[in-house]
Amino acid sequence: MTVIHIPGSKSVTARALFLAAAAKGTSTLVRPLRSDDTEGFAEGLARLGYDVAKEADRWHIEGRPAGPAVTEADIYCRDGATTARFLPTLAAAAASGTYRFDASAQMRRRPLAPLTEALRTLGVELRHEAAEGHHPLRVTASGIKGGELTLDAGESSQYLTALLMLGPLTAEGLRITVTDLVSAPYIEITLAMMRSFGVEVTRGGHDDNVFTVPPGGYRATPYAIEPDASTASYFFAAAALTGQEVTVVGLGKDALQGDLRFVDVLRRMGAEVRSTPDSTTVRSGGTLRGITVNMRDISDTMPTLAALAPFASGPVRIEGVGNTRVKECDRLEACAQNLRKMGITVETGPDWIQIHPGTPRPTEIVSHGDHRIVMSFAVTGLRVPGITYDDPGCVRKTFPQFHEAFAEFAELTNR
Ligand SMILES: O=C(O)C1=C[C@@H](OP(=O)(O)O)[C@@H](O)[C@H](O)C1
Ligand SMILES: C=C(OP(=O)(O)O)C(=O)O
Repeated sequence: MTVIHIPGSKSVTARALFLAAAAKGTSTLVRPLRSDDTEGFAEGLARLGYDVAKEADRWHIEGRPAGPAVTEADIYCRDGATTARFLPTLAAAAASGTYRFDASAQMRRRPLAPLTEALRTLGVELRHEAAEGHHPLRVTASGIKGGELTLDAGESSQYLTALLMLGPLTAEGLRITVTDLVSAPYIEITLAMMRSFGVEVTRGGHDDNVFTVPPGGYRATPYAIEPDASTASYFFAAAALTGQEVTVVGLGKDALQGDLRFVDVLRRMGAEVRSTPDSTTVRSGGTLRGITVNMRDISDTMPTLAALAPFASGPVRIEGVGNTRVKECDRLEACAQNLRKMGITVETGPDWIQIHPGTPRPTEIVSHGDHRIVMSFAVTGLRVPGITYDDPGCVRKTFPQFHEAFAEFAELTNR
C-alpha cells in the first residue's frame, strides 16, 4: 500500500485568497497550493495593495474590507482562469479606482463575457481592450449597489463563483438567478468557503438555481487548504491501472471538492474504493471495464479517464464535457489527438469522446501548454515506456513538482 500526500487545492487556495483579502482581519491560510496559478493570484493581490506574507506552508493575508489599497494597478493573471475571473471581480467592488488586467495568450483565448456582462449590469465600467469578452480588460470601479442578476454559467461555473463572492462586498447584496450551470460541485466549494468566512448564501427557486447573497462583508479566519482532488486523480488512476493500492490522505468523505468523485468512476470500472472522513483508498487488480459516464460535474478529470481508457476491456464513452473545449486548450481534441498518435481509435462529438481498447505505443505527447494533458498521459506512461512530452514544464500551473513526485510514486509502487 502506498500513502500519498498531494499539494493543496488550486480552487480552494484561489477562493481563500479572495475571501481573506476581502475580510475584516488577518487570515492565515494553512498549506496553500504553491504553483503558478496561485502564486499569480497572490501576486495580483499584492499589486492591488493587499498585504500577503508568505511562509513555507502558511500565507497570512491582511484583509481590506474597503477594497484595494491603490486606485490604479496593472495586473497580469498568467494562465489562471480563477485569477483572470475572480480578481477583476474583486477590484470591481472598490469604492474608486481603475485597474487593468491582462493574461497569457492561452488565457486571452478563454471566454469571460457572461461575467463581464454581469458586472456591467451592476454598473461597473468595464472595457475589453482587444476582443470583446476576453482579456485584456480595464475595470473602473465606483462601488456596487447590488441587485438582481440573471446568469448563464453553462460555459463556466467560475462566473457564478466570482459573482457569489462579490455579493457581500456590494451595498445591498445580490440575487442571482442561474439559467444553466456546468461544474456544479465548484459552487458547493464556494458556498462552504463563504460560510467559513462568515457569509451564509440562501438558495431557492424551482431548481435551487436562485442564490441570495447578503451584504455585510466577510470575517477573517484561519483556513486549512485541503489537498487537490483533481491532482489526486492521477494517483488514483495509476493505482487502478497498475493493480496497486493507493491512499490519499487529507481527502475523504468530508472533502469539499467534487473532483474526488473521480473514484466513483474508477469503482464503476472495477476498482475497489474505501473512504474515511479524512482519506480515500483505491485498489485494483489491474483489470478495468469500459463505461459510459457523464463528467459534466467533474470535467477536469476527463483527461485522466481518457488516458486510462485504452486499457479498459470495452469502449469508454465520456459525455457532457463540451466545456473542456474552452479550458487551457481544447481538451477533447487534445486527448483524441494524443490517443490517435498512440494508435488508439477515438471518436469525438461536440461534448463527448469515445475511446476504444487498444495497446498504446510510445509517442511524444502534444501538450498544448496544458498541465492536465501532461499529467494525464503520465498515467498512460506507467504502462507505455518511452512516452515523452513537448512541454513537460507546463505542469507548473498546478503542480510544479509533478514529474519528480510521480516518478517517486511509480518507483514505490514497483517495489
Ligand atoms: O472554480 C474553480 O476553481 C474551477 C472551476 C472549474 O471550471 P469551470 O467551471 O470553468 O468548468 C474547473 O475546471 C477549474 O479547474 C477550477
Ligand atoms: C481548467 C483548469 O483551470 P482554470 O480554469 O482554473 O484555469 C484546470 O485546472 O484544469
